[in-house]
Amino acid sequence: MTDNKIPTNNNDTTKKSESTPQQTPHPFDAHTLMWILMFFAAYTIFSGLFAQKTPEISYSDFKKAVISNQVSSISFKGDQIYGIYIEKDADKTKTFHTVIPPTTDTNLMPVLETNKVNISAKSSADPQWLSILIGIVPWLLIIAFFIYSSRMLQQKMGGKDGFMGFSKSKARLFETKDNEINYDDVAGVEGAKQDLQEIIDYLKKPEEFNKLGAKMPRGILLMGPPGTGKTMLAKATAHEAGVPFFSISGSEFIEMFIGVGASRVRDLFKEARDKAPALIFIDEIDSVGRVRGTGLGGGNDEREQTLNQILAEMDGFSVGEAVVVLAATNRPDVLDPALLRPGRFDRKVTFELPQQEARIKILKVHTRKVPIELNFDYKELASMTVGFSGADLANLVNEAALSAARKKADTVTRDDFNQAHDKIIMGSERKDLLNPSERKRTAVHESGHAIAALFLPNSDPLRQVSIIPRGRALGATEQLPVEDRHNYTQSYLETRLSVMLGGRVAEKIVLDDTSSGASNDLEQATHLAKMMVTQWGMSDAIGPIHFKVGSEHPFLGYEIQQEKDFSEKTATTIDQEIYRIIKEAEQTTFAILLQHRDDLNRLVEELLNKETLDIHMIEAMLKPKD
Ligand SMILES: Nc1ncnc2c1ncn2[C@@H]1O[C@H](COP(=O)(O)OP(=O)(O)OP(=O)(O)O)[C@@H](O)[C@H]1O
Ligand SMILES: [Zn+2]
Repeated sequence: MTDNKIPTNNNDTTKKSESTPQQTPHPFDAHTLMWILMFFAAYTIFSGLFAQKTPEISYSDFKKAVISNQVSSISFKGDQIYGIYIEKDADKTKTFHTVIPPTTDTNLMPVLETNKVNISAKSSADPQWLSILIGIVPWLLIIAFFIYSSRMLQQKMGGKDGFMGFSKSKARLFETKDNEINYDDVAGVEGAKQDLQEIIDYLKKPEEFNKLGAKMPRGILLMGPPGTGKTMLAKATAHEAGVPFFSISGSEFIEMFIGVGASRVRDLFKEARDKAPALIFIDEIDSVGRVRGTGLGGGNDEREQTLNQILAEMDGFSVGEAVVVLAATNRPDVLDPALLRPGRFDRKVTFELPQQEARIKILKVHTRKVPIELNFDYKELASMTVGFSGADLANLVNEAALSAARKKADTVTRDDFNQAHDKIIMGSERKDLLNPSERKRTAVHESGHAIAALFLPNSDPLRQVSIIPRGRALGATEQLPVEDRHNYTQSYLETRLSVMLGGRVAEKIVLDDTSSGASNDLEQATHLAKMMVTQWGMSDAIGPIHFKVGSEHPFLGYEIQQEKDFSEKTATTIDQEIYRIIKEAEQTTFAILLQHRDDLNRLVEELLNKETLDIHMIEAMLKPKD
């Protein structure tokens, strides 16, 4: 396959336009200035060193020298005297300098004249000029450093503004002609598109809405997990409406100087008003829009000022100004309620992880420019990618294309997608890492998971088993979750627990010993059992009660600390129930593995031979016995 067929980046339309900041080359930029100042500094230091080469003597020594007729000539310079000795022996220093004491020495001139010293004088302006320069240079250096570093920062962030662009808004501006993303490029977000259609109509013809006195929403909050197309859809909305798109991330407002954020907000809104109708997009609004003045994140004046400025700007829109602000976040729960008040971000559009149909559509969008093999089964690929976001799917297509390119193939095949999938889910293969006994143990462990998954009722279908270490895992047993479950039955969860424990139980049965390799399984199993007991009412001893035990964040998956709302006694019962549920699941696992002990052994042998077995190979292998 030739290189140009492989997209180096599947979202190249976004990337391309974003990486063309309009930079005007500056003939005398910060870089040059920096060098000039460095040169000056060096010069000053060196000339200072040279000046000190003339040895200094005390005023009395100087006078003694004059009286004893050793001085041939002197030169006054301000309060300094530079002099030359009469040459007597060669190795003595010929020059000297001294400082005249502040009190007037009326005796000096007569003494000089009697001893026939040649007198001259220089205006003191010169050294003063020099000392001013010496005083100024460090400051110039400091200022230059700040200009230089801010300039570098801007270049790094793709900013477009010139030399002193501190308070410029920093937003990237996409004029209509630079914005190539349209609604067809964003797949599987039909609901969100419908919600935004009204905004498109308005931005296209604001006069018609104003004429009727219709109040349009000013701010719309796009909420949802990362990589679900919020940024993309915002940009496509500007494209569809044919208006300029100003894009900035909340964190870009804020820098080291107080007040910069607020002034950036002001500039941004001003720029947008000047170009109205226009669309402003603020990504990661939560980085400036967190609840003000509370513990989380600590008090931060700069952030609060920035947020206040955003609020003020949104309140300040007049009826005729057709500027709409879209803001994106994956933490709607931490936003300051003031942001959500009427007239501000009072509309919300929710993005979800794509479901089966949506995943097929997204995959099709991203494979538009990729030569895919004939009769490719998108549906099967979509089934393999439950839980993938749009960005993950884009990445998957790219990895598959890269895999095909490495093989110098002409088309991207099912096999490439399988490899890309495994690489993304579990990290790259690390073939060399296991020693023979570890390999054996891993084979036993994974076979345990696999046998449990194969023979327990209600379990998710097995996809493949592998003992090739990837990322941090030594091996992997993959099941295909039945399409996008939102609801789990108790029996399904119990089976899932048993499968999780399968690895450890198999190690115990076959090797008569367990290992630390099962810690991740145990962690997951414990967590699941805890949810069953405290959240889903699946323990009779506890009953149908829901407890607060630190709820999992819906998008970020970490626990947020919450106060317990149950007694110590209940806590003990919860612990006992978690233990019981896991113990019972373990027994089920023991039973099923012992019952299929021959299959277990055969799977271990086969895994050691072939390293990776997909479900077809496993079924073929186990059939005769079944
Ligand atoms: N619905 C989609 N259709 C097509 N491509 C998508 C979709 N969602 C995401 N992508 C792909 O993922 C990339 C990232 O999406 P985008 O930046 O819009 O996500 P986001 O929701 O803004 O994420 P974040 O919260 O991380 O900023 C896009 O450039 C695109 O390639
Ligand atoms: Zn395991």
